[in-house]
Amino acid sequence: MIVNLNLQNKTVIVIGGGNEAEKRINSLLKQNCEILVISASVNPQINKLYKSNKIKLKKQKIQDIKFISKFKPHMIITTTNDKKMNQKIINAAKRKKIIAYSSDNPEDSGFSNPSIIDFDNMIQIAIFTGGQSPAMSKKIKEKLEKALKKIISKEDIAQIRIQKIARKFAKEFIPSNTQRGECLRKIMSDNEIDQLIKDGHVKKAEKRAITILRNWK
Ligand SMILES: C[C@@]1(CC(=O)O)c2cc3[nH]c(cc4nc(cc5[nH]c(cc(n2)[C@H]1CCC(=O)O)[C@@](C)(CC(=O)O)[C@@H]5CCC(=O)O)C(CC(=O)O)=C4CCC(=O)O)c(CCC(=O)O)c3CC(=O)O
Ligand SMILES: NC(=O)C1=CN([C@@H]2O[C@H](COP(=O)(O)OP(=O)(O)OC[C@H]3O[C@@H](n4cnc5c(N)ncnc54)[C@H](O)[C@@H]3O)[C@@H](O)[C@H]2O)C=CC1
Repeated sequence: MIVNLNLQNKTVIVIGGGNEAEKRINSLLKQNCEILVISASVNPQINKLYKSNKIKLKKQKIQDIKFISKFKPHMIITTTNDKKMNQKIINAAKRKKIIAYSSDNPEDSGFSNPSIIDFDNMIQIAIFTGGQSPAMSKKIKEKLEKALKKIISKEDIAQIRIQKIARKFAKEFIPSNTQRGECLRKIMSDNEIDQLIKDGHVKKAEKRAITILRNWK
């Protein structure tokens, strides 16, 4: 099942400080969560994130699983190059009902990482091959990204922003959810809004959307 994790205000521990840890940290940075990296050593990019206060860091070699009861994380991601240690960590996390991910054991992990196409932090498209070929996920992402750039326009992105504002208002002003849906669809297909967006008048487009909402009965 493909879902989007909400890690807001949660503590996530990443064990290891190599390339794989860096990839996982970069995905976590998009969430508003506390990231604690515990690793014997870290690469320069991770060190930079530590220096700029984006992550917390403990430079230590993990020998046992005491860190779990100490820090009580909501999620553990282990990326060391020590297969036995990774396994020990995810076994312990699972016993404590903590979501766990090991970079070298997808089958035993609580989630899986797709290849992601991102448009302006507004639209995310995920590609999976069910663990069969990560390299092909990456290749398909590159092909799709090229094709989608021709399909998903700047206007679509602007319309998402307008819809976000309109939905908030709609929830306040229109009690029925079928009516809310109808009103939001009307805003989406409104020619005037479309033209205002095309001409770069996003604020005016927002105002027009709110007028449609206010006059809805
Ligand atoms: C199961 C999964 C983990 C999970 O569940 O999350 C997994 C597992 C493993 N990957 C391995 C190797 C490689 N991984 C990549 C790249 C990516 N791997 C990603 C995801 C996933 N990789 C999940 C399945 C996704 C799916 O279903 O398709 C991507 C898509 C997303 C991301 O990593 O964030 C990201 C591309 C990001 C982008 O778009 O740029 C490359 C290519 C490259 O780096 O260029 C290689 C080398 C070539 C090859 O092996 O294909 C190894 C063997 C390690 C070893 O040999 O020791 C394992 C472990 C194993 O298979 O046991
Ligand atoms: N899921 C995926 O897409 C991929 C998974 N992998 C797997 O991920 C693992 C890590 O890969 P890389 O980051 O490239 O390796 P790496 O060797 O660059 O990094 C390993 C890190 O773990 C740290 N470490 C090792 N033992 C430790 C311990 N006991 N306590 C604390 N820190 C410890 C090291 O200091 C180092 O920073 C490998 O097992 C590899 O098979 C690799 C590539 C892709």
